[in-house]
Order: sequence, then C-alpha cells, then structure tokens
Amino acid sequence: WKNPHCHGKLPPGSMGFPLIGETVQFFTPNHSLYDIPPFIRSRMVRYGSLFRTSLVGRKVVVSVDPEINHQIFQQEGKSFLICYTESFSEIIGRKSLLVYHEMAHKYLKNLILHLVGPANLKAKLIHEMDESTRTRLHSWASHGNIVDIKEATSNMVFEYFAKKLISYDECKTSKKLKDNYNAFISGLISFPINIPGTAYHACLEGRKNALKVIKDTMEGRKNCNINHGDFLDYLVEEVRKEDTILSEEIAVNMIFLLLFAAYETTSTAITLAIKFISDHPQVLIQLTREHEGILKSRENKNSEITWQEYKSMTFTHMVINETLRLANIVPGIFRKAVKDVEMNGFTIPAGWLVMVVPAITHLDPDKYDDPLSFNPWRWEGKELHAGSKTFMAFGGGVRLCVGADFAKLKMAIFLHYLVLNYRWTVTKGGDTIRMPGVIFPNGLHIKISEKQNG
Ligand code: HEM
Repeated sequence: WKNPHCHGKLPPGSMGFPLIGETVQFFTPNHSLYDIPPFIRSRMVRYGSLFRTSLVGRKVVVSVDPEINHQIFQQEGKSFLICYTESFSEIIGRKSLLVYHEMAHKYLKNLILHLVGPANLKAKLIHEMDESTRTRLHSWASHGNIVDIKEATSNMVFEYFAKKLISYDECKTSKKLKDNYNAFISGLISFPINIPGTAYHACLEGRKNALKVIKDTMEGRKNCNINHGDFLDYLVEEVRKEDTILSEEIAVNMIFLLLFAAYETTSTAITLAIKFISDHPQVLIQLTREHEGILKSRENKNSEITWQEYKSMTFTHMVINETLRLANIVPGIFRKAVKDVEMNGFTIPAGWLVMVVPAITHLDPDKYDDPLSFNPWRWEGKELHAGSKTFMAFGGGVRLCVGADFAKLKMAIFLHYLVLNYRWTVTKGGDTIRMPGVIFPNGLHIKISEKQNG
C-alpha cells in the first residue's frame, strides 16, 4: 500500500492508511476562505509541487505546478482523460458529456453552445436574464427585506436554468428536482459505498430521481407538437436526425449535467461577489460609478441592458474575475492518466488520478501581488475573458467551462441592478468553510431596500 507499483519513479508523498488513505485529512473543514487548503500547503512544503496521496480509495497525484497543470489540460484525450473513475462514471452517468472525447465531445459541446454560447446570450438570454433579475431583486426588497442571498441566488439560478432547459417549474410540481440535486452534490466526492445512510447512496438516489424527472419530461415531448422553446425541444429535434450520435439517453444526461454544473457554481460566485463588495466600500463606489455611467448614456432610463453595455462593463468584469480568483469554486480538477506519463522526472502511472489545484496558482504571490487581498484593480489592462496558465477558474484546454459566458453575464446583470437600484447591509452569516468546496454554514443574510432616488 505504502509503495505502489510503478515502472518509473513515483512522486514523493504518503498513501496514508490502507483504503482510507488521506481522505480524512483532505476533507477536514478549513475556515479560511482565502488561504491555500492546509492539506495541500503542508504537503507542498514537504514534497514539492508534485506529490502522491490516496483519496476516497483512489491513488492520486496532486499537481500544484502551473506548467504541469497546463500540460495536463493540453494532453486531454491523449495522456489524460476527464472520465476518471468507475464510481465517478456511475455518479455522473455513463452517457454524460464528460465521458465523451474528441469529435463526439466537440459535437456535444456545440449543442450546448446553442443554448449558452455568445450568439444565444446576445440574441435571447440577455433579455430574459435582465427581466428575471429585476423581478427577483424587486421581490426580495419588498418581502420583509431580509434575504439569505446564498439560498435566494441558488433558487434564482436553478429556477431560471431549469426553465430554460426543460420548462421545469418547481412551484407547479411535487417532484422537488432541486432537493435531489442537493443530495447529488453533497455526495459527489465521497467514499463509493452504496448502502443506505451514506452520502454516496444519497448522491446516487438524488441522481436517479432527478434523471427520472428529465426522462419523463422527454417522454412527454416525443409525441407532442407544441413548441416549448426550451433546450429540450432542440435536443428532441436533434435526436430525430439520422446523422447524429445524440441519443435520448445522452440528451437526458446532458441536461442533468448542465443543471448541476450551472447553479451551485454561479450562485456561489454571486454570493461571494456580494460578500467581497460589502467588505470593500471602494469597490462598491467604483462599481456604482460604472453602472451610473451606463444609465446616463441611455436614452430611456427604464430600458434593459444591451449587449454593448454589457461589453463595456470593464470594472464589473474585473470584479467578477477577482471574485472567481479568490473563490476557487472548483477546488480540484481531476484527470485520469491513460498511460504512464513522465512529468518533472517523475512517473504518473496509468490509471492514477491527477488533481490540479487552481487555488495554488490563484494565490501565488509571484503571479498575483498580495494574493490574499480582494483587489479588482489588479486586472486593469489584463485579459479578462479566457482561461490561461494563471487563471483557471473555468478550467482550461478543450474542457474549458462551456458555461463561463453564461455565468459571467448572469453575474454582471445582477451586479448592475443591485448597485444601481438597491442598498444593502449584511446582517448575519457570511462565514465560509471549505470542505473542500465553499460552503456558507449560516448563509449570507442581507437587509435590502430600494434606493429612494434609484
Ligand atoms: C461561476 C460559475 C462556474 C464555474 C466557476 C465553473 C467552473 C468550471 C470548471 C473549472 C470546469 C472544468 C472542469 C474540468 O476540466 O474537469 C467546468 C466545466 C464545465 N462547466 Fe462550468 N463553471 C461555472 C458555470 C457553469 C455554467 C453556468 C454551466 C452551464 C451553463 C457550466 C457547464 C459546464 C460544463 C458542461 C462543463 C464540462 C465541459 C467539458 O467537459 O467540455 N458551468 N466548469
């Protein structure tokens, strides 16, 4: 156990206890949002930028070297694959986008871009997001004024996106899709022990129930000629074509994956942006100035945000990038080595997992001056719209997040109306725990009211 078989030289490190490995240490909650997880930091100091460990029953090499991370992303489909473990395939689905590579992956990703790519964002979603964001903010400010923004934004993104995907309306059904997703997410990184009572079992049950809702909706659509205008309609049409690899099963799994990938990430990002802005009044002043400037240039003050206006929100984009840099919402990006791979004089054996840790790069003082401070101005004049060796919030290479533009547009629209029309103060919560994903144990409660002359 301690010295696993390898044809070359394994990276240094400890495999921990048999089976359990170092899982307990890895999941030990960390109360500092900003710092590098102690599990990683202590091993970096001891072993260097590439070390071995064992997590949830899997042999893992952790990489905290930006050059190696870049190579790992670039070798997707050649030396490394995103589909990493049997239990993960079971969780995420054997027909998920994540298990497809090369041409099939490209084709499926293009289908998703039909919904969340720049063309549809510009033509359609920007208008819908504008309206739904205004309505939400207005209702929060008029219903007793105190809102747990983590829960509220989570519901906001979930409900909006579930509607876009399958015209699902949580209020009109007893199926409780969101509860099933929450169970699914909670057990996503857990020991693969499938017996009632375990997080893994709850995760699989959540997935099964959520898939059933999506499948039933698809069944109902197949013989129906009504146009719902959602993504499912588009996929049903695509499945009917003769020259497609898209089956009903792949389509159902795609919808399942999209909702999962979109709502916790985006709502956590919005919540953290509000937390950071609340803690940094100078940022709020400059943000407000930017959005007041946009409003001043509008002929009709009540008209919605245009694509040009969105593109002109430079400081807002800086705030978004800075939030995502510090938030490290996806704490680890996993790949599986499909063959023995040589890296920095070490061998990563075939079958092992590699974990890329974006936080190391995002909090590296050589890459970001005074890295633990929230400073949107550091992005001045820098590239704001792509993944790079030093900015991996949305991953990198061919697996770069397909929803990045959607998430950023949603955040920008939200910040626009929030700073222009509302005042808020944090009344409770805001503390965070990394498990290693970010959790708000007490939410983030704000007292929100409409500006009098807003
Ligand atoms: C702030 C919000 C978000 C963050 C931080 C985020 C982060 C990421 C990261 C780091 C990856 C790469 C994972 C890997 O390489 O293993 C990824 C992939 C992905 N994301 Fe996002 N994401 C966000 C929002 C969204 C949204 C809104 C959607 C859907 C509309 C989405 C859909 C996806 C999908 C489908 C993939 C897999 C892409 C592929 O395999 O080619 N994400 N995301």
